[in-house]
Amino acid sequence: MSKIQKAACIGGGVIGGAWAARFVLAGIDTTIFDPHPEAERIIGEVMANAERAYEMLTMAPLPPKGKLTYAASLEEAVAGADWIQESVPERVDLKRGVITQIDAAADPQALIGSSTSGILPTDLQRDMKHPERMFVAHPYNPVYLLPLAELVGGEKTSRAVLEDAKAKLAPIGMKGVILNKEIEGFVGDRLLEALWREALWLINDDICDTETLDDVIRYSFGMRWAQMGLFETYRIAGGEAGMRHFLAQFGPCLAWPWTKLTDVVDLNDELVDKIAGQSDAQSGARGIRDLERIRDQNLVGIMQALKAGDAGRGWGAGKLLSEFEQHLWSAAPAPAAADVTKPIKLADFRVHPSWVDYNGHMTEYRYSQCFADSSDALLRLIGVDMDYVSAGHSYYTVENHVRLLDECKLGDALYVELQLLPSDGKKLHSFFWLRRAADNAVVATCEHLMLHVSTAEGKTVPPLPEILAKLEPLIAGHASLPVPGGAGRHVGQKR
Ligand SMILES: NC(=O)C1=CN([C@@H]2O[C@H](COP(=O)(O)OP(=O)(O)OC[C@H]3O[C@@H](n4cnc5c(N)ncnc54)[C@H](O)[C@@H]3O)[C@@H](O)[C@H]2O)C=CC1
Ligand SMILES: C[N+](C)(C)CC(=O)CC(=O)[O-]
Repeated sequence: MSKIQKAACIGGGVIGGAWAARFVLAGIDTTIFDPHPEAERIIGEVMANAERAYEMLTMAPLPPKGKLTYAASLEEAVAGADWIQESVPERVDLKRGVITQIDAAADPQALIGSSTSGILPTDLQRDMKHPERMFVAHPYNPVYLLPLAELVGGEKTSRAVLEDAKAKLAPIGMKGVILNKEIEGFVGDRLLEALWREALWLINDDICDTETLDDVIRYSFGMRWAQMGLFETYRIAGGEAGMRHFLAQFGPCLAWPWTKLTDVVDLNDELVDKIAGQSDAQSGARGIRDLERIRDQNLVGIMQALKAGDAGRGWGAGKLLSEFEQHLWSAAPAPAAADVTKPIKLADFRVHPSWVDYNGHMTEYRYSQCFADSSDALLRLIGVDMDYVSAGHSYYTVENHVRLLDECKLGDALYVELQLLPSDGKKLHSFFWLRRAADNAVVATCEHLMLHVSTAEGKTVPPLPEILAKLEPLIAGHASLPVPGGAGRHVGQKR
């Protein structure tokens, strides 16, 4: 798989800082150049929010973080980098100058992506010596969570470079989409600008305030767009007759005066004051980093919900997250051979804000999630991976008994240990302890039973020999350990 070896970010504001976070969290050493006097503080805060978001996003093993270095010059930043991402302010003269400077200083093979929201790549690559390796990689805020980058080539960009860029984005969890032709604003911002222009008219004309407008989006079509976009959504809106009926019914409205798209509202002082005032009333009680954290937690929730979409196969950004996680698991070092003379440590967790409920402690189903993730870790340990599952075999959980013994507070580090109980492998009987890392106290236990199945035949069958070869020594080793207190217990109630 084509991979970025070393990245450079030129410009470390809202977008450049978040690109840096995306690279670093994917294990890529990254050098950043931004002359802003507070660049390190700002990027540090973005990085902290990004790390917090990733801890909520996935249990898959992220690689060790890449090293983040602050360079004193653009030339120092791009030295040795094979992906350079320009994210300086949206001015064609400034961007062209910076990209030309990058071109002169960088390895001629290095890819150069611009974060521009709408400037044509042909205009940006005009003065370059090696323009074939320059393209637009237009991301969406926050870059460390939203996976899309629109890849747009200019007149001198090589198609192979766009394909290479797309391939290099996949292992960092991003989806590159290559546009057929360059156009101002690309696809995303053409759509967003149309909406934005309408929104400004609606505020200007006192049809509603900013909060009402946001409510209209987030309680309705905003949720649709996260999962099906525009065309698939409208196909469904056409009912059984589908898209043709939808076009016939709503096509004529396009010519009615529903929108003001051809006019641009005058952003005079009065309108700016009105919008800023309404926005302050709507959201001013919270700081930007706080709002970012709320946004990130919601985005993580949406992506995780989409991961379960389409009957567990994953849908849209959730399917991409699933594929990213599979990549992380396959790239992770193989687990060390287990010491069978003691319980096996399987997985680490941390109690995130989204895991805490109205009682101020870790909510019930997160205990079960820790155990479910640990039983997946057990399966990986004995060689039950996605290839094994795709080939028609798996383990299904048929019974478990969870005991919650202590509270877990926000931020607590937790880990799970496993003891295998006597079983033949067709049955896989295990006992888990969830412990708090700070004092090793047991905060919960789970006794768990899985059955090995042939998914094609829909019945239990013995595991394949290569699985048994790994499982049997573990079961035999653990047979000499004391039976865990609580094993075999039913739900207890004093009478
Ligand atoms: N903010 C957003 O929502 C999005 C922005 N973009 C694009 O990303 C680019 C950057 O935008 P933001 O990050 O929002 O702007 P920003 O204003 O937050 O950051 C720009 C940064 O560039 C730095 N800078 C200025 N001149 C520089 C130079 N010569 N060399 C290195 N650094 C320099 C500034 O100090 C500043 O930190 C723009 O092209 C914008 O269109 C793309 C997607 C979304
Ligand atoms: C406002 N904007 C044009 C900079 C927005 C983008 O380019 C993409 C986004 O994140 O909405």
